[in-house]
Amino acid sequence: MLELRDITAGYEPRTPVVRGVSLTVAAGEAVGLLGPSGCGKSTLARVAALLHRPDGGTVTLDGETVTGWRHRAPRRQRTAYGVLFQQPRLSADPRLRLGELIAEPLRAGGRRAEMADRVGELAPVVGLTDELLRRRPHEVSDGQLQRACLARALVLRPRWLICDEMTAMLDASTTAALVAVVESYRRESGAGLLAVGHDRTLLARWCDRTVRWADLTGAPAACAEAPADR
Ligand SMILES: Nc1ncnc2c1ncn2[C@@H]1O[C@H](COP(=O)(O)OP(=O)(O)OP(=O)(O)O)[C@@H](O)[C@H]1O
Repeated sequence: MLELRDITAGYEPRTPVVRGVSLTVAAGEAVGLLGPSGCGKSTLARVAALLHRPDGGTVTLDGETVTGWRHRAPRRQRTAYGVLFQQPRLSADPRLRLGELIAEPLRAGGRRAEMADRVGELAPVVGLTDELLRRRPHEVSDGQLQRACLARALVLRPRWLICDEMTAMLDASTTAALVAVVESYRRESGAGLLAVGHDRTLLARWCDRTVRWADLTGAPAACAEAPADR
């Protein structure tokens, strides 16, 4: 279970962007988080992925209360997650070839011997050819780079996936392909998913349930009344 309880978080202590939000994702469950731009969904997702330390509240991961975020989180907690963001270029080291990018979490964990096999397994799953694996980020499209980022998110076989608008920059067919990869991984692994987005139809199709930001927060009117997200 991934449990966020009474989370307050933001970038300046006196003006938090997330205030007192609670959200639980059961093991193996897929939960969509729907809400208008700028309300704090990504911030909450980053707290859930242990990438942003909250100012208040608790995160419990598989029964263990989280006490450290980012590099201070124990390795077993960090590696429990696969995380995917909206803009692959912001999370991809431009110096790495796509094959190296996918293998990076294994390399960082000292598991070099597994790198070639695991990249060889995942590349066809996400639709990357050997030729694309040899290119660097500036030599591929956003969709191709996001395919590599998805493979990187899956490379350690995470128990939890946090997908923050992972398809927002993609066309319909790439979106369908990447969602299918995530669904198939979840079917075979039983991983839980928190998917953040604006697209109610996609989240409804993809997730077991969808929660609206306004329902989590009793959000201020500017957020709660955005028509596209209701
Ligand atoms: N690194 C940062 N430093 C300062 N403020 C930030 C930072 N990141 C986000 N914010 C602000 O925090 C608020 C919430 O941002 P967040 O990205 O969590 O919203 P969101 O709901 O995910 O939006 P979107 O749907 O547009 O991605 C916004 O007002 C944003 O400007």
